[in-house]
Amino acid sequence: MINFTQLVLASHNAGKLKELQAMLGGSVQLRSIGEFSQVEPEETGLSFVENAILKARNAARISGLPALADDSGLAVDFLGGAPGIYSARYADGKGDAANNTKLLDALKDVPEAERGAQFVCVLALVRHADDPLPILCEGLWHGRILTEASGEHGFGYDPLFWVPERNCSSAELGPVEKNQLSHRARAMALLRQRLGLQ
Ligand SMILES: O=P(O)(O)OP(=O)(O)OP(=O)(O)OC[C@H]1O[C@@H](n2cnc3c(O)ncnc32)[C@H](O)[C@@H]1O
Ligand SMILES: [Mg+2]
Repeated sequence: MINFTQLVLASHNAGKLKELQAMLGGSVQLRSIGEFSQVEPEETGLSFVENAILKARNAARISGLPALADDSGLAVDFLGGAPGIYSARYADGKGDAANNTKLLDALKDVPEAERGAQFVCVLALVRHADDPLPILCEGLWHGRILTEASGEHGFGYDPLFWVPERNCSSAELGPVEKNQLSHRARAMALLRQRLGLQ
């Protein structure tokens, strides 16, 4: 069992920080890497795992603390798994709204049965910048891409992601419900087990 009271979260995404802190509870305090640096590392990996490790090592190096990174994204079946690791940069860095518009355009006229998609989350935890054995946990969340945005909660692609088990979009789920079902929740449940937190 590994004991942490403080971890730095290697993410500049406020939505992730909120969700991950809620899932971890009070026993571990997540500090944002934004407290230490505003410079975002280039995500040069070819997989979620590589990018998560790269972000975690960078944050541990900058902060001197053990670091947790989340690399996540949306893999759309009709698009051969795109935007995948490029989800944040899908509309060339123009942000969530532009990403969502581009996705709706790419799936224009695609019938419901072919709109399957999954959110992917890989969490990487390193004890220090050169940790030779990062802890890696993965979570998937299967759903479908809607034909128009719906809902105000969450962030990113949530308004376009239909959650079959709840008959609504993930942006229509409250935070407590999303944090029980999501790709991030599944990865975090595995991480909590690995850390002996449950
Ligand atoms: O790299 P960091 O700094 O952590 O922040 P980021 O937003 O760039 O994060 P990623 O590189 O992992 O890219 C994740 C993309 O997938 C989207 N995404 C991930 N999890 C999501 C969720 O739970 N709901 C909606 N969109 C999500 C998110 O909006 C980004 O476009
Ligand atoms: Mg990123």
